[in-house]
Amino acid sequence: MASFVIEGGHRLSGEIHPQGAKNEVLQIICATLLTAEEVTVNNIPDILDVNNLIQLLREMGVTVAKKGIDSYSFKAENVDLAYLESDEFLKKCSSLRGSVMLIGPMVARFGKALISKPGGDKIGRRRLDTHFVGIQNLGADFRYDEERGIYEITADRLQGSYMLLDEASVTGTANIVMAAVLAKGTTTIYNAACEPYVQQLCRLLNRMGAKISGIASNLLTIEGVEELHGTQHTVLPDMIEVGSFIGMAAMTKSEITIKNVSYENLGIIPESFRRLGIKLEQRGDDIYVPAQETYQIESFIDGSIMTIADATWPGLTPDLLSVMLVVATQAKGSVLIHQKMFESRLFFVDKLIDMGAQIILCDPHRAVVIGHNHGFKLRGARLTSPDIRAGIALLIAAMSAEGTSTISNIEQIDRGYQNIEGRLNAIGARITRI
Ligand SMILES: CC(=O)N[C@H]1[C@@H](OP(=O)(O)OP(=O)(O)OC[C@H]2O[C@@H](n3ccc(=O)[nH]c3=O)[C@H](O)[C@@H]2O)O[C@H](CO)[C@@H](O)[C@@H]1O
Ligand SMILES: C=C(OP(=O)(O)O)C(=O)O
Repeated sequence: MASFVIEGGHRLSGEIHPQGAKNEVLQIICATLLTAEEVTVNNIPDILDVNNLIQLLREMGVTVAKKGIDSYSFKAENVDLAYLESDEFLKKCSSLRGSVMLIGPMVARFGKALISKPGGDKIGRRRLDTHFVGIQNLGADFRYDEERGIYEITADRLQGSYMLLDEASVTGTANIVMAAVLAKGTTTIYNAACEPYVQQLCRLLNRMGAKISGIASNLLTIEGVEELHGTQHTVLPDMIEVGSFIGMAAMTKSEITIKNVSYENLGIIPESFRRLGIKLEQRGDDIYVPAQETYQIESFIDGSIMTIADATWPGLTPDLLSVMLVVATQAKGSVLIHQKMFESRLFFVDKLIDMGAQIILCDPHRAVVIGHNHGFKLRGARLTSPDIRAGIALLIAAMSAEGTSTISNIEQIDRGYQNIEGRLNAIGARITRI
């Protein structure tokens, strides 16, 4: 298990480029299974979750070629269906949340998919009902093999249908869309998730020959087609990384420019940081964050304490609440952070309390943060990263703290952030990997 040693108290300065979006690329790579032709994908981040998924596709028989520093082509001409039944394949799926999105393309194109319980962050219950019910609505049979702990989904030819999802699941919507594009007839998905990740997937599929309308809304209509073709796709910048950098700049009183952020696809993220009092400017497609000695959390118009809560898109993504919580510890004022979607994502606040932050964990979903207004610095500490976003939040805390901190289990951070210490050290951080 690797660790980061972080010398706190150094300001950052300069430009930083966000990587390609992890949660988009996981969908896009799975979608390449829907055609026997070549699909080239650009701006792929070099991170653990993505590299593991690419390797999984290789082992499934997909021809994967590295075309450039961040470009790969995928040609799923000969997929080894027998390998998909092997314990080795199933074990690998279980360490990767993104693997759940192999189901839709596999059932649609090959009539069969097997999958073990997918991995990913341990941040509370993460049910898959929406995925399975949706694919069942398209006519697939679904069986859970309790002994092997695997799901087996089979279908002859999927049949389009109307469905109202019980929740706007991001990966669930992606899975159902990927299954429906090759189904017979028309599928309508109401209460579909519409994060930029899903929008980008739908745009890719349309370029491959699919007929999807309603993109960016929660009502998708998909007219099934006989087959899909090869194309090219460029992944958007990672909006969670962009938000993480905004928070990092504020906490360390740094002046930075985040380059080529695809501002129009950031939704409510910039405004949510502004509500914490952080100044930021859109400059073309960059975000400029000036050095700020202090930032004051807004109140609601009636004067009551601000709540920052997650919601399905176009609401605030839950993946940035851990960062916003950390940033609030040095703000002027108080805020209630309400993580509605996940049950175990706020427990890392205990570590921040050890570092000197003033936080009351009200229950597993809600924490009140009383900011220090930079009057009292967090203390360096020995920390461990419980999940990817708590990991980056703790890194931000350590970068702003007095003294040296150690964060262990940084594989969690590596799942989603490319060469994070190299990129941050280039603009002034002092982070060593040991
Ligand atoms: C690989 C990937 O893309 N992971 C993202 C994806 O996970 P994933 O697709 O697994 O998450 P889901 O959208 O299915 O749901 C996330 C959680 O929110 C709950 N829920 C969801 C929708 C809803 O309307 N109400 C509700 O309560 C679910 O029960 C679940 O506990 O979306 C999550 C929610 O944005 C993000 O945190 C993850 O980073
Ligand atoms: C929860 C996340 O990832 P995953 O869904 O892959 O666990 C995340 O990206 O914040």
